[in-house]
Amino acid sequence: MSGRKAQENFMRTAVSVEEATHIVMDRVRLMDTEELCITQSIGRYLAVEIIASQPVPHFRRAGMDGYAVIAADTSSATIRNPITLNVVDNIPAGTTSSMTIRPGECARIMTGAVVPDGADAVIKYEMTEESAYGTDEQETCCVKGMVIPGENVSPIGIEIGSGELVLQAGVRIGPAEIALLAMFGIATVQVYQQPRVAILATGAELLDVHEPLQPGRIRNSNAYMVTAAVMDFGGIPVMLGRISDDVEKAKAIVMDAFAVYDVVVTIGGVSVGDHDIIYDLTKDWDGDLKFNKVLMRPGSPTTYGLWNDKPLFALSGNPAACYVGCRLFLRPALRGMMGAKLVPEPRMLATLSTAYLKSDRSTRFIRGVFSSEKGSLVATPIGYDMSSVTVSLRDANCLICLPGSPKGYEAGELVEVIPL
Ligand SMILES: Nc1nc2c(c(=O)[nH]1)N[C@H]1C(S)=C(S)[C@@H](COP(=O)(O)OP(=O)(O)OC[C@H]3O[C@@H](n4cnc5c(N)ncnc54)[C@H](O)[C@@H]3O)O[C@H]1N2
Ligand code: MOO
Ligand SMILES: [Mg+2]
Repeated sequence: MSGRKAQENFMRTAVSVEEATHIVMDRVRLMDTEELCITQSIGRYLAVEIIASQPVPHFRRAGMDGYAVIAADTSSATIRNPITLNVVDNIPAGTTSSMTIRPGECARIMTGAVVPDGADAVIKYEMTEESAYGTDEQETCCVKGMVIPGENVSPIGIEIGSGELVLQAGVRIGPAEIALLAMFGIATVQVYQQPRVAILATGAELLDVHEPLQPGRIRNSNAYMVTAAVMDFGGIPVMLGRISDDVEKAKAIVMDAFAVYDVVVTIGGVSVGDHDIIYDLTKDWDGDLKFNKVLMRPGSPTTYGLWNDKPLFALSGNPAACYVGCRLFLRPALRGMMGAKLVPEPRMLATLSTAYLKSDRSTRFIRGVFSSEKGSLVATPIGYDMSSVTVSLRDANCLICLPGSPKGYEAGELVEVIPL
């Protein structure tokens, strides 16, 4: 059985990581949209563009606590030769003044308040001295320095004009975006739905998290890893347990999952072992198998296909391979389905700190740590890099991408990194 599979494995047509990514992204179908209250929209992607329905600010806004003045009145003011202005109004934020400031006059004004007509600048308290504030006498303000026209006044629309684009469709709603939605009075917003992702693990060795260890058996840690990854990427994970070793039964479970969920992820069973049933399942499947081998390590048997336009990501069972498959393919696919504009994201360039001299035809994604040193990024391989290892994933903050090379990579070479 595995001999036959091994033969077939040899003949599997490997695609490059770039081709595989292209194939996956080409088949991304947008989810339907839904209208959400903005507080529920955080982390989603906007389905519509947002146009400014008002200028910001929509009034001439004071930028300091002080006095609204006519700048020309202050032109000769110095500490030694202060000038005195009559205070004719007191304007807290949220109110408007009915006064028009005339030469020789000013109005007390607070940060964020509407600058009154006639005034063209605000002088901050620290440059003034007040007299008779809160008494019946004529209040005056002694100005000890000059301001220029426009000083400490935000003109109408300086931030954004009415009719201008505020947010593009496809942006992820985070703190800044939600602030803008609120600013424009948008209480509910049209976003893409989250894909619901079925997660199925294969392997008779798997125990669930609450089960005690048994000889030769391990806990199903990958299903939890994929769950976390799906949540992290914005989807809704649904752990469906384990697929049995019987291909027909497995097919039925996978098809049932497709009937309900938007994406199906299987874990393990894509290599050539006797019980690697996902390979068998996808090989004569009436779904559309797109690739079952990628020129990458870890994760070379990563498999992808479509069932009625819904994607199947059959990830390798080795934990690091499973992780890399999630990051490279599942993440952009889910984000694309949710309407993200920029997928896949650009990678960063970093200097490799230590040599990695293994030759390889495949692109290696090695676990690394990258940081900024003297203004440039430096990436250091963690070193404990087998596909079967989970622990070093904990220590990595990036995947260092090393495209296939006959001699490997020297310290000091520029390499791409994918932040995790
Ligand atoms: N003769 C060959 N053997 C293997 C080849 C090959 O080309 N020829 N490829 C190797 C590579 S590379 C990889 S990667 C793995 C892929 O294995 P599978 O995707 O078939 O995964 P399994 O056989 O099911 O499991 C592999 C490994 O991972 C553990 N595992 C599986 N599922 C889970 C889970 N949910 N949680 C935690 N750990 C899991 C499993 O116990 C195995 O140790 O094949 C190589 N073999
Ligand atoms: O393709 Mo596998 O994940 O290297 O060990
Ligand atoms: Mg296997």
